[in-house]
Amino acid sequence: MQKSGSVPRGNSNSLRVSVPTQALRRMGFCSPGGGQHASPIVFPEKRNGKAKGLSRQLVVNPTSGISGGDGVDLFKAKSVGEHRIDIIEGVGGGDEKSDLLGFIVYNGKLALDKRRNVDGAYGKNRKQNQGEGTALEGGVDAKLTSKALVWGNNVLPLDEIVSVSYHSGLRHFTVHAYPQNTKSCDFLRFRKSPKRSRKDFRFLTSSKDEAIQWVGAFADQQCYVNCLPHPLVSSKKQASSELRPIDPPPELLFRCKNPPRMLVILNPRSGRGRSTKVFHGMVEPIFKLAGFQLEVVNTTHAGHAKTLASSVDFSTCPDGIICVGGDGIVNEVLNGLLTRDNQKEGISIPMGIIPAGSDNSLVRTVLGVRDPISAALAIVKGGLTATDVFAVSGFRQGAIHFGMTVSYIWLLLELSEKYQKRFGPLRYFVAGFLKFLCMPKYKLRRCLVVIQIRPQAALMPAPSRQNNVRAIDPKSKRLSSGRRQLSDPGPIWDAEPKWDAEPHWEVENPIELPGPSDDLEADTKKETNPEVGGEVGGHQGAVSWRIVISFVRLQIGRHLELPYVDYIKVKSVKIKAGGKHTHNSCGIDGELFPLNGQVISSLLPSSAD
Ligand SMILES: Nc1ncnc2c1ncn2[C@@H]1O[C@H](COP(=O)(O)OP(=O)(O)OP(=O)(O)O)[C@@H](O)[C@H]1O
Repeated sequence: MQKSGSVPRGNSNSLRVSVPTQALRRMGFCSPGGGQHASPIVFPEKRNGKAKGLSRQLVVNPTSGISGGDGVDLFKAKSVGEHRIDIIEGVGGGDEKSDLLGFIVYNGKLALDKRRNVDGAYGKNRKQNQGEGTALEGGVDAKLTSKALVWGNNVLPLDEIVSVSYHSGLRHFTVHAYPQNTKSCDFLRFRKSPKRSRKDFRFLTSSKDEAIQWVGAFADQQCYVNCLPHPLVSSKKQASSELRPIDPPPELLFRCKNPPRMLVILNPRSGRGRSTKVFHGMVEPIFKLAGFQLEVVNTTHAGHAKTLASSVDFSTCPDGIICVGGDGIVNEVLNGLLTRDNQKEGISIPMGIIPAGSDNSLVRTVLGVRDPISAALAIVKGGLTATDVFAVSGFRQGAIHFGMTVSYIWLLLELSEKYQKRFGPLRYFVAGFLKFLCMPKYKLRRCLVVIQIRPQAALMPAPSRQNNVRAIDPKSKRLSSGRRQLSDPGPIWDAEPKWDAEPHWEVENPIELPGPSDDLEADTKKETNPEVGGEVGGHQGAVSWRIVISFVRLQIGRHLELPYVDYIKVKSVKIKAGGKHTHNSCGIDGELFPLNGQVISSLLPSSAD
């Protein structure tokens, strides 16, 4: 186990031998708690008689944006480079209990302190820093709601707040956040992956008691509170930013959450070697800011992550495992967790994913997250997304492999591994294209897309999956009330998978497709699965460019609209290939495994009996 320097922790891992037993259907992922805000913030402005019309826009704006420093001038009304905040009157305008900003947790007056290095000049500014009863210059009405911090015309969503720092005995506190960068050009705002950078907001309150009330309110909203000693108590040489955290003052003691402890499994080869830079450069600072205690383990070989996940002592990482890399490392960790002696324990541990691979399709499609910073924020905020797991059997030595995104058999992508280094994220395209050129005998007349999915989830439109998110505080098992839940039955924190009701599968519907013509039968056979009555197969006789079109459309999620694509939802499917041109391997979440014959892919083998 190769460890890279990080935040220290206590216990060592204990190894356990584990044997695959059965598939479990749901895993929990740390996910964007409130999702990303495309048009994110709705600010219920107080009614003042100036309102016109049903909706309008308030122009609020980040200005100087000094990254990483205190006293940052972030949102300043009426300045250049606009950050638009929608106000929807009649929905939330003027109503402080608006759903759009949640409920009010605390309110009062706050003044944004824009000076840099206030702590360094503590002595000179002692009166202002400590002074009770000093007038709060520039103070504005402010409130902390269950969804955002609002001061004046400015709104900072809680989902973008990493932590709050408070120096004992002072009347100011600092909010550390990673808001979306709104200084970029207009056209860049439409990109799917928002650019974020750190901004610190130092707020002055009228008294130190008031500051503690504010900080406590943040703690109640599950924000990590970084309690620091009074600047004069610590060594004068020590910069404020280097002060060691102290125990919270008595007023905050029971409100502050404990620092989460997690294991980070980092594949240094992912994304052609960029994962280390991504983690240590972009992501680790966020975790440190949020008080995380991390043990970072760099994988040394393929299969290392699986071994780690199957044997790690969860008491050393009770808050979860963070995978840094691509789909391969996530799949390894998943398989490691599901092959533990105690599978219930295996699925109870949340997995966080920092996308640092070349493709990252899992985190993109399941969580709707594309960039590492948003992914880290999601982990910090502690949301969980429950997702289905499928199990594929039919491998040598009776092994079962688990996956979450896709399994593909025989066709196309077996070249992709060879092309990984050379073509990176384009390897699937290049490999697929070359393979297509090499297999003129494959022709597609009709294509059957088999989706393994729960009946409830099947009612959900695919793009909404990223909203299928809940926020869970593992310690208190507090459920977020405001967040949208679709068909997701419930958290799986420390229990068996829970369902609103037992899954009810549709009556088995046999599917009849036109069979292959006799002369081409050797190329592809179909196999009826008696368990589900489904029928799977490719059929020859038409033109092969349909394969290309299908796969191109697949990339953009439009393949189901093709007239020659049939679509069926099943819980289990058995596929048997025939013909000398088929490849005897199966890809699961992008990883290839050698096959032993027919494949059975099941969402939940135990319920298929
Ligand atoms: N230290 C290592 N050296 C070589 N291979 C490794 C190492 N650690 C993990 N692997 C293997 O590397 C493979 C690819 O890893 P991963 O998926 O994380 O990155 P990627 O291929 O760049 O991303 P993506 O799968 O999203 O395209 C995995 O199958 C994993 O088993």
